[in-house]
Amino acid sequence: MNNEMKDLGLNDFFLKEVKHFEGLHVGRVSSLSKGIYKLITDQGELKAEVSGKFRYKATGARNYPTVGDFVMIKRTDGNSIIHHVLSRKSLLVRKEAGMTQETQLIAANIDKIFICMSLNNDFNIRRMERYLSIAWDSGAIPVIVLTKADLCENVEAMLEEVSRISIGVDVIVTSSVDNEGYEPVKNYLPSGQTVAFIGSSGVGKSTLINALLGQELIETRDLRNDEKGKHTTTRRELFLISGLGVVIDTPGMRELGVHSVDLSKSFSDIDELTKQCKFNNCQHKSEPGCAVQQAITDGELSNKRLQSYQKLEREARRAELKAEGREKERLKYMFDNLRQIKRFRKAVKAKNRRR
Ligand SMILES: Nc1nc2c(ncn2[C@@H]2O[C@H](COP(=O)(O)OP(=O)(O)OP(=O)(O)O)[C@@H](O)[C@H]2O)c(=O)[nH]1
Ligand SMILES: [Zn+2]
Repeated sequence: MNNEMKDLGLNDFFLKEVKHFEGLHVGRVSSLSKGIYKLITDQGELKAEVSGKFRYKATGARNYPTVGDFVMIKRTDGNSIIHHVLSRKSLLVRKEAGMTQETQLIAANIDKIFICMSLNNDFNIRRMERYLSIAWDSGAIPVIVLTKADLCENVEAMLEEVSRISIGVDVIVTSSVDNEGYEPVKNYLPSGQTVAFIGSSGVGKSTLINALLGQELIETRDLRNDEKGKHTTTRRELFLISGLGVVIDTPGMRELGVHSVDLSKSFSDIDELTKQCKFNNCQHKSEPGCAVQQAITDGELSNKRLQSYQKLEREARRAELKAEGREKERLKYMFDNLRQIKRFRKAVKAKNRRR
């Protein structure tokens, strides 16, 4: 295995599995379009598609390769053939826009997720909470990147606001005008590591990546800063930055679905408070001995944050129920106490007897 593959993130975690595929080569997916995967391999770039058997065995979107995946391929004269996707270390997904609960794979095998948000008109603390939940849920470590500091007059106050919802998460402030914050960003990108950039369209992800690459590889948006421009990133692409690690650029996510997110990490404060509530099924409404409501009264927790948490919880719950379709869970959800379930069962039995 040559050094480039190591820089690309092919470490012992993956190599252990690679050994089982004698006669096949390993590659990392750098982009995909209409079933054709672009791979980086120790023999350079090549195109590939999945085998018929692969397609036959696949049961859903999660089985297919995505950007960042390491795959085992067989070389042929035309497109190489992908036979296997190596086990993933992490996986960033998003819910498809619209009604379906089908997940869309964004990127795999990421070590860190840079959540980018601009300090001017894109700034939204509730959205940051969503991004954090999704990032923690992927298995990668989130880092917050606040861009366009030059367009913001109260950076301090906004940092303060961010720090309240991002316990244990590093925050970097950047500006393309004076290259502020670019060096710290580089420090998060040692060779062999993979970073994915997420955040709304126009916040400056491509600008930041181009600065890291030291060249204009990605087209940046028009000179407007009003987030209404039409030209937005549509690709998802993986780049190996020489001397540094791997970067994955993702499209601006307009609607970030919440799919069984791990709320305990991004809302660890509420989670802690919940443990102190008198009742362990406390809904934090008007129950006696509710530590969450007490914290709101004491001004330690904002009501908005609790609402945001409860909204995410409901959404995550709904997605879970829908995905798994567990009848028992559903009953529990519909009737939140046992007595009601019993009454319901009795009624069902009686009804059946009448038949
Ligand atoms: N003033 C200022 N403008 C910036 C900064 N960073 C980026 N911009 C500008 O913001 C616009 C959008 O930047 P992009 O890098 O294309 O944004 P993006 O996040 O990649 O957007 P998508 O490709 O749509 O996802 C461009 O006009 C940039 O020049 C910054 O720190 N300060
Ligand atoms: Zn409570």
